[in-house]
Amino acid sequence: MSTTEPLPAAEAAPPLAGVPDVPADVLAELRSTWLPRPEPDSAGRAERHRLAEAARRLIEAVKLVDPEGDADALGSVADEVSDLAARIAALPSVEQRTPSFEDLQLHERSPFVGAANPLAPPMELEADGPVVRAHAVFGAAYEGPMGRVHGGYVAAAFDEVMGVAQSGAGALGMTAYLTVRMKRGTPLHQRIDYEAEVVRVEGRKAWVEARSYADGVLVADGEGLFIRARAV
Ligand SMILES: CCCCCCCCCCCCCC(=O)SCCNC(=O)CCNC(=O)[C@H](O)C(C)(C)COP(=O)(O)OP(=O)(O)OC[C@H]1O[C@@H](n2cnc3c(N)ncnc32)[C@H](O)[C@@H]1OP(=O)(O)O
Repeated sequence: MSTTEPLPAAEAAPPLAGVPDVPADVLAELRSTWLPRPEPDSAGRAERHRLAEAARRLIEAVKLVDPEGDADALGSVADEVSDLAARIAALPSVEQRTPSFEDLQLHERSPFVGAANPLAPPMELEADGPVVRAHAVFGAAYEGPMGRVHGGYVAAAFDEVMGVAQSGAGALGMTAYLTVRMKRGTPLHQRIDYEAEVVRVEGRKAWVEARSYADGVLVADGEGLFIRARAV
């Protein structure tokens, strides 16, 4: 894992024309489903997070295990993991009860930042006024071209970071489109830094721009349109 420090905070810039100056408490409320990541609210949730972390290590190990190694050893662990999956599936499921407020939060369930989601690297988020920053390390399971993150995951990570940054419009909406220019490969196994910010707002529409960096070098940039629901 790289020890690259986060990108230095940009110098305070004047608000962009056409972008509202959203009060800090409103920004914090809009972003609260993603950040800050709270301490687990129960012993069970803490254990679920530990299970998700173990599952991430399992996914990485399975992706990397050598098929030219000992076939019997592989078969034996395949049986064990299969039994384990059945044991976990036999435990009570969140889908069998009304979800709690905490269950629904994206810092819990998102495929990028969710502590309980083994598919989440997990990405870490922070906010600096209207600018949202994030970082993540993508393991072997995200590989597309050798040593690089699959382009679909490159774009999906932008959607996550832009989805949080759209809060700079003073409201939340859904991604209508997303354009990502992949300028260089996004490397696996090293910290990737992101920054995103709303650049234009018109009615229900908010345009967000974002960039990603590996070791301080720009690897991708893009923009997305987020559209909030019509008032009912
Ligand atoms: C209740 C609140 C819920 C909020 C939840 C947020 C949770 C946060 C989670 C964050 C998740 C993170 C991110 C995720 O993962 S979001 C998950 C991935 N995204 C989706 O699933 C979105 C699917 N699409 C839709 O739901 C609708 O199409 C949306 C809501 C996007 C618009 O449907 P709506 O019926 O509202 O639109 P409208 O027809 O009245 O058009 C309005 C205006 O927009 C223009 N236009 C429309 N589409 C496009 C387009 N593709 N490109 C360019 N322009 C487009 C259109 O021309 C018109 O312009 P104008 O004529 O006015 O100039």
